Amino acid sequence: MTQQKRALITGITGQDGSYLSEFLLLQGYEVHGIIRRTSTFNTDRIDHIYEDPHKQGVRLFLHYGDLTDGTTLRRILEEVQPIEIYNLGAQSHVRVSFDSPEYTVDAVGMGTLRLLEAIRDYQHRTGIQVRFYQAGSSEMYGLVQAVPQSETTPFYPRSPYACAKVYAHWQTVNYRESYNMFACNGILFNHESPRRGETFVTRKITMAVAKIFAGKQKKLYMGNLDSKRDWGYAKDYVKAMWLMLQQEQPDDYVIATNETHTVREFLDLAFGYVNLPWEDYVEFDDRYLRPSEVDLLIGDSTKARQKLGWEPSITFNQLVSLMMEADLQALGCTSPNGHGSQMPHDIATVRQELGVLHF
Ligand SMILES: C[C@H]1O[C@H](OP(=O)(O)OP(=O)(O)OC[C@H]2O[C@@H](n3cnc4c(=O)[nH]c(N)nc43)[C@H](O)[C@@H]2O)[C@@H](O)[C@@H](O)C1=O
Repeated sequence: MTQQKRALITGITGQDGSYLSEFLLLQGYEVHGIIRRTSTFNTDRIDHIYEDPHKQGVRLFLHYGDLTDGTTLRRILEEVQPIEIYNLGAQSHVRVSFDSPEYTVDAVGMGTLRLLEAIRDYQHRTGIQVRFYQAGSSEMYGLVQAVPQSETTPFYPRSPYACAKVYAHWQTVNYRESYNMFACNGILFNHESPRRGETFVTRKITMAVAKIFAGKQKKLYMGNLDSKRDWGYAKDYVKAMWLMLQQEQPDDYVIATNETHTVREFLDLAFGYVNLPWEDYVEFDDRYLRPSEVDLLIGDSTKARQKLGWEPSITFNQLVSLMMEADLQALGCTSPNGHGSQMPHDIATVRQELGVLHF
């Protein structure tokens, strides 16, 4: 009998955690996730795969814990005994990290160190090698030192969030080199989807456009429209995380589309999807500016394409359409362009793939 593959995910309730869980379940893994206790439910992105795990044969388990609580991380590690750990948990909002720098650095920087220490002791005691994925970020390039940015581009972080990610990145390298740990950094450029948090710029835009189209919102208040980002599709990016842990040797990889677009271009496509001119609806609000901005990000993912065989499955235009379609559907609207049938990878497909019948 082959041994059940078991993965542990921090940040399982987030966008990436939910896509990664689906992906790993489809690969036959038993998936364990760490969730923070909150007074309101925060599992909506995974409810469709979590409900009734035993009856449906879906092996997804949740544990209360927090990256700021090392004792619990150790306990969960002992209990779950995973072969792969994906560290996706974070206070991941760059703007918010300026307001809550200590918490952000504790969860993102120290949280990674706590996990690495727990794994180091666990490996030492049991002799079992755990493969570790660290969710790095293109924000680490900040004030970019080269264009495009690759694995060899020096970091120049421009926010408490990015500083903490740089710390976590180097600790991951350090544990790999000091303790012979199988630890990888994925340097992921922005990745979006219909499950993206509502305060990140892409989802904020697509939700607002859908509401404006439905007559439920009048204006959209925005910050800097000139910044450029390399935006990919989150579902593609979680596959890259897994691929990194399946290689013979641990290494660090940039995951990106290798294209860059301004926030203004995103607005143009999203409003264009429902045939509205964005200039009539968008207004400036300096609350959305950051004390220091990251102006331009564009990745060079050649290494991942060559070594992992990874590549993005959809274009920037398709990404905007996919997100627009999902937010229009959520409001019961049909897009005026009749793009509806092109929506790939929706939740219904995932449910079908998992063979789960009742939701
Ligand atoms: C890879 C990286 O990706 C994300 O970080 P981010 O790039 O900061 O993402 P965002 O969607 O918040 O901002 C993108 C750009 O859009 C500008 N912008 C204009 N107006 C608004 C606005 O109204 N809201 C927001 N949020 N941004 C705005 C804003 O100033 C910035 O230049 C996180 O997942 C992070 O965790 C991560 O690792």
